[in-house]
Amino acid sequence: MQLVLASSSPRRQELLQLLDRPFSVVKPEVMEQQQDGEAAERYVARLAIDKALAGAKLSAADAAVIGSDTVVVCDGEVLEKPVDENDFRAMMTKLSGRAHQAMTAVALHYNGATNVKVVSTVVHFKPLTEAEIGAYWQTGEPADKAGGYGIQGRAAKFVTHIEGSYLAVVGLPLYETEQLIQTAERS
Ligand SMILES: Cc1cn([C@H]2C[C@H](O)[C@@H](COP(=O)(O)OP(=O)(O)OP(=O)(O)O)O2)c(=O)[nH]c1=O
Repeated sequence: MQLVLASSSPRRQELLQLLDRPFSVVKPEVMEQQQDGEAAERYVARLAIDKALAGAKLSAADAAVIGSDTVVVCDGEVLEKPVDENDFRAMMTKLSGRAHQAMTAVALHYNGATNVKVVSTVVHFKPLTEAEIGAYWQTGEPADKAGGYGIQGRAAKFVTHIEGSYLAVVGLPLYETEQLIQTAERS
């Protein structure tokens, strides 16, 4: 089975390598826009499927194509990548001193069928000061990350604990990804 990762994320590429399966990468452009009334879990699943399908258009017909999407959800509100520093500061102020969910969906399109899994992890942040928030923005890390933080980077010192899958927060839950691939192989 020829495996393709439809993603521009270097983190997803690094993580997928840990499955020890050869794969190639395509980088489709997919519009990310939550619909009115669309629940976070449905939204993130839809984007992962859209990315897998868009990737399939750029791949061989018999390829198995993986798409994935990560969002942070706080009080039902979806936080994507911050558009600027003010947006980032507003996000960090929301996340400070409390728990939120990091949701990652991974979709696999193979042989005309698309399967998707959504993995939701509860992430607990310590209370953040204005100074900590400002210094974190300056590192450049937040800009390309859902919710404005990278648990694998300097935001690690803000996270008291998580309940769920660390790799799902980072962007690609490998247990679920491997399960999807094995299911496709058996189909
Ligand atoms: C919460 C969190 C997100 N992220 C990243 C994972 C994703 O790359 C990014 C969320 O944006 P996504 O839109 O899910 O992905 P992307 O645009 O980076 O890549 P592509 O759509 O091409 O696959 O945030 C972290 O790296 N660490 C974290 O702790």
